[in-house]
Amino acid sequence: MSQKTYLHSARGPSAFRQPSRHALAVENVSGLRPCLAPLVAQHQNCACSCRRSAETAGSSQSSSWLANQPSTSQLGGRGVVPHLTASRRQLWRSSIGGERPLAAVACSPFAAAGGSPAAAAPASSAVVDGRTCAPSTSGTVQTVHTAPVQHLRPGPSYPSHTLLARRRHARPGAAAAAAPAAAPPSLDPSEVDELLYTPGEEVPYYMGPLELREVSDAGVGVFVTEDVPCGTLLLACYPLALLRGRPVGQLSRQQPGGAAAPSPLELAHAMEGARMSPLAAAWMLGLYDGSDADDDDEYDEYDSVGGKGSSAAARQRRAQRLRQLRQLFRQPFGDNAAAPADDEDEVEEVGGQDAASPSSPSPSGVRCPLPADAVARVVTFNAYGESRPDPAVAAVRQLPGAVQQCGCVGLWPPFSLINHSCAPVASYGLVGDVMVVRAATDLAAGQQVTISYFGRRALAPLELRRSYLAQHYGFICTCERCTLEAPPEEEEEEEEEAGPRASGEGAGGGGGGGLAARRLPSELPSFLEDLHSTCSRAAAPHLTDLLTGRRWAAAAAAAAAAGGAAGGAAVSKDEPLSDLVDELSELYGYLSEGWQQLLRAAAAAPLTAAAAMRAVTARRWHVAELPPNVLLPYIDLLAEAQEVATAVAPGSDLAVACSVRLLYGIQAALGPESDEFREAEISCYDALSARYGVLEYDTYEQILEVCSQLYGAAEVRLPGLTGAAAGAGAGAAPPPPPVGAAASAPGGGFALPGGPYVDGGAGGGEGGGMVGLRLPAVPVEAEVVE
Ligand SMILES: C[S@@+](CC[C@H](N)C(=O)[O-])C[C@H]1O[C@@H](n2cnc3c(N)ncnc32)[C@H](O)[C@@H]1O
Repeated sequence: MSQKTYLHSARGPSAFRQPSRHALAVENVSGLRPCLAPLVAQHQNCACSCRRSAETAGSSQSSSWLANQPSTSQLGGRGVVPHLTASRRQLWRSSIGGERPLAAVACSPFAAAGGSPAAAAPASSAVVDGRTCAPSTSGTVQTVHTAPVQHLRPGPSYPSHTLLARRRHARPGAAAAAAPAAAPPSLDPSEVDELLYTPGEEVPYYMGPLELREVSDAGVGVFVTEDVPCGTLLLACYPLALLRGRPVGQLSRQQPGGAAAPSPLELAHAMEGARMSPLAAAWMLGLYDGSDADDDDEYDEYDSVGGKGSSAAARQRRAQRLRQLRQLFRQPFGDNAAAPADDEDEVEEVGGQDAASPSSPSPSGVRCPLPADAVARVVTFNAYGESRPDPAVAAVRQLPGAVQQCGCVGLWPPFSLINHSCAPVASYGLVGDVMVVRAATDLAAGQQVTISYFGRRALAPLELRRSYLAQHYGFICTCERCTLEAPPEEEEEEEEEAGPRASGEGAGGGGGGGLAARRLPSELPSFLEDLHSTCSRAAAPHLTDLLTGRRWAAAAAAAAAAGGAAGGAAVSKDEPLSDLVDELSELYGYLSEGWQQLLRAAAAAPLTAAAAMRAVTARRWHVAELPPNVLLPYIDLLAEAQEVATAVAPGSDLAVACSVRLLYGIQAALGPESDEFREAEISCYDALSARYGVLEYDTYEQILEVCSQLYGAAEVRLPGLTGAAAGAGAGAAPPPPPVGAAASAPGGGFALPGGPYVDGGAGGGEGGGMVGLRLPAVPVEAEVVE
């Protein structure tokens, strides 16, 4: 549920601003989804040119983005493309053509689908030798995360429990791939939710009403088969492979930066030649690896049917893959699904032999059926990583402190089939080792389940998102938000090209009613641009971030460089920024009144206005300390931010942070008995449900408490000053007071922090401050702020 809590009536409920589209904030994207990207990013020169546009118009799916994927030789340093290709071709050829069933992966669904399990796959020793082309963490190949991993790579010299997820004692008959298709879930999702938030409880595997379908231009995707309310658990599955980093405190000096998560590269390394269950091995063969079923070049040795994209062979391959994945998807990926079975008789080697060390006694399970470069590609496109467990989950599950600092990277196969949308409808996160996906908004039967691959950067502007997705995932997103944000001429182009996608069939389009179900306001693009540049870090943690931005600073700097009046005073309404300027000026009007009060109290020190301002902006204020004229615009902006976050990133940290901060702000401004507070409570509960499920009240309260601390909900920093205002204040100011001349406002209004008040250049340290605000350059009368 999203509601508006506009306390600032001057602007009314239509709070979306309309700034220019041009000044896109381009930021460092390293904070994007901390997953696989590094692998590709490190190994390819993929300034993306992969628009499925004019050059590919007419073909149902372009393979142009393939050119941007890492070549296996780039990844491995040894030209092993033929190995990879041969391996996968063999798989597809076998399963598609039916002439060579994949009996090598014992009891795998592929074998079941393909026919006689008697015939072994061709010897694959060259393929299975994962070490031949393993990427290295030194030299030209660099890892992004530098934390040492707790678990070392498996292999003959390491005990088998070192990696592969959670090596469980296999129960009789637990060879996962031998299991028949899973029965419909017998557990109620709320029961699983209860276990999720009970300390020490094992979380069972859970699959909600989901099915796989082919998605235009996006391979396969996951869809709901029935209506599902917001917060409903959709999936809880265990990892196929998981690496955990050491707690931050245990990082060695050689680990600068203190990253606590191992890198995808380390995960890929660790998986080379590792032993796994047949089900896990089958997943390794089925997960997306960057190859394009429509690219007949990939298969030309085998296919006699020519033509690209819509060729019969390509269609057949896609249909076959969908069938195979559906079989895998129906099998529980629970806590023993990845581990090799203990009973050696139950499994066979891939290729009928242990290729990496043919003479060694064969431990249980099968070897990872892919060569190193192919493992790296699967990891690249499908793994998920995080630098530490979600603090709210850690608190309710009472995870030990050390564990709370550990990052991880892993592969959760059923989860990996979920496509991206920049306005996703599902949230996800780890509870221990378990990947939990839930509806972040009400879903209609037949709607595609989408998640954001961006994590905290959900509000990144279009260009940034595009280049990230193209570089790291090899596609151009055509979700409703991207379409909405695209410049008008591009929109027309896309409509002509897209055809069916425009009706919501594309991967990010939500499918089956997504567009109909949720309407995004048309002002969203421009508002997002603005919001991103002003509060991109995380849910507008500071008022400074909300009210100031690079545009102002840049405009002021440009004006100053052009010889205009000093600093921000030069920003005139003739600038293309005028809309934004209007908005901010209006807000400034409210703020400045509050400032005057603060300044008057500060002057009791006595301080100059500029020094007082600096002192005021340097500290964090408890929301309850702020006068209404400062607090109300802050709340108003948070309400806007929350609305946008709920629209484009439901269930995200961002949406939770906005809601929690808003709740505290409204409580401080209007009290817990007000209608606005009650509304904010409901909205906050909704935001937390989208992320954590439909919670028991106690659990909700616990999570709320953690989130409020995490996001500093009860505190705020006020905007500083730059340019002319500061200069004007400093220029005429009397000498600063002695160091440590902290002032307590008489009457206990508030206290200023101590410190060396040096006049000149007040505020503005963090990405610019408000410009154009003219402060009195002389001390003012002291006055107590009530
Ligand atoms: C983790 S996989 C998702 C499952 C994948 N669709 C499959 O068929 O296995 C990520 C890959 O799916 C495709 N994909 C995901 N979201 C997409 C989207 N919105 N549009 C186009 N392709 C998408 C891209 O090829 C991406 O690299």
